[in-house]
Amino acid sequence: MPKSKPQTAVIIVAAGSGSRLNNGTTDLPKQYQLLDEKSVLEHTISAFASHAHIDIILPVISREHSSIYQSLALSHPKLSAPIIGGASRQASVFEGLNAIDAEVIKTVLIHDAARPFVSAQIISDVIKSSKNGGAIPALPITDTLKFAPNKTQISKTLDRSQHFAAQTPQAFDFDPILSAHKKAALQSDVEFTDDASIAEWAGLNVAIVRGDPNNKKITFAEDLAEARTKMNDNNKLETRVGTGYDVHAFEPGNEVILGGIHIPFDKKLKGHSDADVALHTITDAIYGALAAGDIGQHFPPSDDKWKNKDSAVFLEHAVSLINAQLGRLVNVDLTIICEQPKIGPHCVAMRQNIANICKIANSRVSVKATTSEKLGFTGRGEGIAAQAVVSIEVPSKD
Ligand SMILES: Nc1ccn([C@@H]2O[C@H](COP(=O)(O)OP(=O)(O)OP(=O)(O)O)[C@@H](O)[C@H]2O)c(=O)n1
Ligand SMILES: C[C@](O)(CO)[C@H](O)COP(=O)(O)O
Repeated sequence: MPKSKPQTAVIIVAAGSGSRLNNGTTDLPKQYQLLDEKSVLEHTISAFASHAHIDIILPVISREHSSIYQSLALSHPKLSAPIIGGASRQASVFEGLNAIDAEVIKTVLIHDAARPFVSAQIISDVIKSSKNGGAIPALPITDTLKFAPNKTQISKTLDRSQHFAAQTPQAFDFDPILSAHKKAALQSDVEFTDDASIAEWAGLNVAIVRGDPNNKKITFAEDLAEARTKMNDNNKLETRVGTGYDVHAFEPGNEVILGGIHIPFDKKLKGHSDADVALHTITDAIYGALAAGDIGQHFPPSDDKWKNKDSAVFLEHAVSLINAQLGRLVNVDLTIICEQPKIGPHCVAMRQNIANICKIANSRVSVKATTSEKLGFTGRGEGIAAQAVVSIEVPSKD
């Protein structure tokens, strides 16, 4: 009986010394250098940990740096204990492949720790395209390609349209790539610089999917500087603005609820929830700023669950969507439009209550009121309208 359904693992090779970056010194290897507050390796592991099609992450590290690895205190359900690599990248990958449980793993990805900007799209693409043996991401060559075996004199110009620059992750059916690596270790003197070349040498089919210029390998000091700038830019917050507008009609009653404040009145607002038109409009403004739909989509009036509900719940939900993106609500500007009841005496309480629900300072909340000079439905006292503008800051994704 099979142990479990076939799974997908990624081997992250991180056992190199980074000699080209460190100019032969014993400085921290590139995979342990920081990009913002996390090491290159942690960024690389996170990219796979958050991918739905990856079940197991196996880091391969050098014995010499195992205490540095332990000091990262990495922990994730998908992350296996690291294994010790070899003297070359090829040898490190081979160690990783030998440590994998062949009865569980159907597909294996092999990735350089030194490529921390690997995207979810590339991970999905190589997995999908590896069904006939293997698949790798690769970029077309944009410079003219010269062949110069002695490194100083051009012997010929190659047809660049037929050449591609290989990236990782490289995805393979597990059994054939393990066999190919075993055969290469026993029978070949060549040191292969990637796993696709071992697969090709062993006669496996390897497909190409479109690579990503951002998925650059950190090799030299200038690559690390560029990666730090890029990570900084990725973490930058952008300001977004949203608007909201809502109307509720009056019906017989004895109070209205506005901004969470109960205001005695000879009518009430009609609605499925507590009909707090002020909180609804702020909630919608936040959804607008996030481009996350509207209040009706998140809390359908057809759903009995929201009947007579305190509208603070809706506003808390909208704010939680900002927080989930590690963003913040910067300010709220609310205008309530009605002839009666008089809003002015309640503005301070509303302002504080909205600030409390949103967990921001009351200096970031403005509550204003106006009449419509007896014009239109609000002028005739048929209901209350409210509009709001909010600004938020969230990490820029585009
Ligand atoms: N013996 C080795 C050599 C390399 N790698 C890993 O393979 C990836 C790609 O290799 P490379 O960029 O060449 O890294 P280094 O070998 O560290 O760099 P250099 O060649 O400049 O020394 C890196 O994530 C590196 O840590 C490895 O696991 N084991
Ligand atoms: C695997 C690789 O990143 C694909 O481009 C590359 O071959 C690694 O080469 P390196 O010399 O080990 O950096």
